[in-house]
Amino acid sequence: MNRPVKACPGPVHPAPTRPVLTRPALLEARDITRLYGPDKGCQQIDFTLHQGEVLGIVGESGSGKSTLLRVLSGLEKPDAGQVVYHSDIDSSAGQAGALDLYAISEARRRALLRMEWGLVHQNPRDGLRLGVSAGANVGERLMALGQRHYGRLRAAGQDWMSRVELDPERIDDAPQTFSGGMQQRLQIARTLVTQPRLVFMDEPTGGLDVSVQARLLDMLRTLTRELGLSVVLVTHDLAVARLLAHRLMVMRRGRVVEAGLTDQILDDPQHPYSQLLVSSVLTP
Ligand SMILES: Nc1ncnc2c1ncn2[C@@H]1O[C@H](COP(=O)(O)OP(=O)(O)OP(=O)(O)O)[C@@H](O)[C@H]1O
Repeated sequence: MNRPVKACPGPVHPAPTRPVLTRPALLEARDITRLYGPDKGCQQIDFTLHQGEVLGIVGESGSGKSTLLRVLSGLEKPDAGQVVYHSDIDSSAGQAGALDLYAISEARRRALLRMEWGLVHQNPRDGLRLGVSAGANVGERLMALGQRHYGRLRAAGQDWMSRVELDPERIDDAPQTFSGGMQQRLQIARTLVTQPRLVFMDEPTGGLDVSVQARLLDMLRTLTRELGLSVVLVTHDLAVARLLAHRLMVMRRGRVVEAGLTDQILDDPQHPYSQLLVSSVLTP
């Protein structure tokens, strides 16, 4: 999809908190490459995501952001390199500790996605079940973790609908009767209800109109901070990156050309491509 990089407002928000970067590692990308053709995909990507950190991946359309996210989230095997996740799953089951994502079984990767991770798609229709009620959409992620009590599942559904500013009275309505912005809120509720340790977001405010985006972004910012979420966030929108991310990686032609604290990159980009990216959206 061809999208321009979007404007980035000035540094009106508090600087990212440095202590986050001193917390233990949660996810490590070790020299990851996944290429479909020369410079198409992502190559030699190396970083560590810390617990409670929001890492933004920015860059123009086709720079490899979504490819990298798919590799990191277990959806697409890299050609080379490792994704290492520091799991919290009960050590008595022999599963805790550092897991090499593509060395474990498919079933275990799926269990991670169910039990410890969350995925927010750009298009809520990819993350929701449109034919079942809003409450069921939220509750079934909890059921997958073994919760069975109807009253508690329903209460959690209503609680999470309120948290994402949806009317809990609409718990029995199907998501297809919701607007696009409401569906995105519901997808976020469905993702966060299980309190995932790690959330992958692909353009979470993309495709929505500007006023809807602003409210959603504000809500996402509140939730990520309140819950201390660890997030890998893909966006072409530098305003979204500014508001949510502690750190940024700038991608071009599949490579990371610059990485650093969000305000540093947006206010004082060093690499010519980052400078172009930032200045082109600031120049009318
Ligand atoms: N499954 C695939 N098969 C072949 N080429 C692909 C595939 N997926 C991605 N590509 C190519 O890899 C490059 C990077 O694509 P990717 O979707 O990762 O970029 P992106 O930065 O997420 O772009 P956008 O912001 O437009 O979504 C593009 O040239 C794209 O055409």
